[in-house]
Amino acid sequence: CEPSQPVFPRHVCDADLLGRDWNSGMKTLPLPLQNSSSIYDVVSIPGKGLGVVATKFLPRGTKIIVEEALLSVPMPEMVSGQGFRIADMLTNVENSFEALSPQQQQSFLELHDHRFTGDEDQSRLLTILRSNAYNTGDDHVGIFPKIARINHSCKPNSGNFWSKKKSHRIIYAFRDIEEGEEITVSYIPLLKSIQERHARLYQYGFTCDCSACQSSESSMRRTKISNTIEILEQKVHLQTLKDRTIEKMLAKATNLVDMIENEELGDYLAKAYHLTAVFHERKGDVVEAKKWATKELDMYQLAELHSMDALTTIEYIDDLSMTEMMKLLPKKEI
Ligand SMILES: C[S@@+](CC[C@H](N)C(=O)[O-])C[C@H]1O[C@@H](n2cnc3c(N)ncnc32)[C@H](O)[C@@H]1O
Repeated sequence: CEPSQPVFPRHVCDADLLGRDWNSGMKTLPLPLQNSSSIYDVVSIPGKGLGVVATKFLPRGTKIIVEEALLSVPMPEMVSGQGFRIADMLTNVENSFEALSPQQQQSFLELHDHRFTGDEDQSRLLTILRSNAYNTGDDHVGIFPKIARINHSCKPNSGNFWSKKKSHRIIYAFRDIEEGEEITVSYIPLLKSIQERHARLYQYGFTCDCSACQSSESSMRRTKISNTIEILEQKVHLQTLKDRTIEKMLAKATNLVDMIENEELGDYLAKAYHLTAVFHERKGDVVEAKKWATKELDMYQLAELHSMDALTTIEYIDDLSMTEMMKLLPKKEI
């Protein structure tokens, strides 16, 4: 499945008068306390409005923000060719907003409010929701005021995970993040060419100029990654595969891991590790299969120790251990 993404288009943020100019390091207006923490600060980022920056070294796996939705409403109906029927949401949003405390209402209203030309008559509550909402599971969308300050990158350093179990969203470091580095997540599926990604991001009102967007090699590699995943996923479900095909698929899966690691696409690593594990298993190499499944588990557990994906992988590793044990038993005892 694709990584978590914001649900509605987002655009230029007008709140960047708050905070400090990160380039000069000069303090301007202090931000409200809720916008910062001991490990990150919300600051002005040239060309991006506000953004979230690490105030200290954050090791891989750090939970940077864990946040419950301030407000959550049912997802509007999607009409083919027209998009979401946002207007249908108005009553729900107004009712939910009314139920918030004055302080909560203020933190909602402070968020970026993007309006497309022609949106002038739209309710402010709706345009803020559209500019900042992430899904909150079960066909609902919500506002996470802290997470809403995080900008997009096509090579994000952080993952964005909705915990169904705990009903909160978690932003966690895919890799070590240096002090002063901007925390980024992805708003869109990333296994696309630069052109396709920019077409998707157009609705958010900016053109991404991250390092991946400046590299045609990266663009080609992503298309190749996407095609490879498709081939492997087709084959992995086939009950009978010739030994030669399994060898070929295993080589493809190993290459897939290399490509995804080189592209630093944390969101897709667990899938690549899983495919590699399964083709090792189908080759009969349970020890290697376990090694790759353990890497898969590690990726899932960065977000949440006992997520559904993590638990499924633990079961898979248990099954592999059982097979390994059976193989070690003397034949007559089986
Ligand atoms: C929800 S806001 C993210 C935080 C926002 N910068 C703020 O000031 O609140 C999304 C908006 O941030 C800006 N943004 C996000 N990622 C960006 C990027 N990589 N480059 C330029 N602008 C970006 C765009 O204006 C986008 O519509």
